[in-house]
Amino acid sequence: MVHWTAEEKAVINSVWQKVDVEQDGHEALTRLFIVYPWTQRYFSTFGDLSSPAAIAGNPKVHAHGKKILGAIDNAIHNLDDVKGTLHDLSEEHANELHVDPENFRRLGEVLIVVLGAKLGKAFSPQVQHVWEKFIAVLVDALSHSYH
Ligand code: HEM
Repeated sequence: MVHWTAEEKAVINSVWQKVDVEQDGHEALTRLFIVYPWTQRYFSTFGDLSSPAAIAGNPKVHAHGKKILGAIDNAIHNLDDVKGTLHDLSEEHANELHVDPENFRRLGEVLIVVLGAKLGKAFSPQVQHVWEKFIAVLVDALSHSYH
C-alpha cells in the first residue's frame, strides 16, 4: 500500500486546485499525440490527427483530454486507494483497448510538462518530486490488470 505524508497530499492538492481539467486535459492529450505520434494508433475513431494544428483543433481530442484528467481528478480525491479507484479503467485499457502500458508513463510525462508550463517557478523541484511519485502510483494502478 502506498503511504502519503500529509505534506505530500497537500502538495498534490494545491497543484491540482490550479488545474483546469478541460483545458489542461486537452493540452496534455494534444502533447501526447504530437510528442509520441504512435499513441495515435489507438484513436482511429477520432478523425483528423494529421498535423499539430489538426490535433489541437480536434473536438474529440478536447473531449477525451477532459475524460482522462477527470479520471485523474477522481484518483486525487482517493489518494489512499488509487489502485481500487482505477481498477475498472485498468481492466478496460488492458482487456478491451489493449493499450501498451508504457504509454501511461508517456501520458504522465506530458502531464508533468503541462503542469510545469502552467505553474512556472511554483512547480519547484520539490513539487515535481511529489508529482513524480503520484504519476508512478497512477501508472502502477492503471497497469495493475496487465500483471
Ligand atoms: C495515464 C492516464 C490515462 C487515464 C487516466 C485514462 C483514462 C481514460 C478514460 C477515463 C477513458 C474513458 C473510459 C470510458 O468511457 O469507458 C479512456 C478511454 C480510452 N483510453 Fe485512456 N487513459 C489514460 C491513458 C491512455 C493512454 C496513454 C492511451 C493510449 C495511448 C489510452 C487509450 C484509450 C483509448 C483508446 C480509449 C477509448 C477512447 C474512445 O474510443 O472513446 N489511454 N481512458
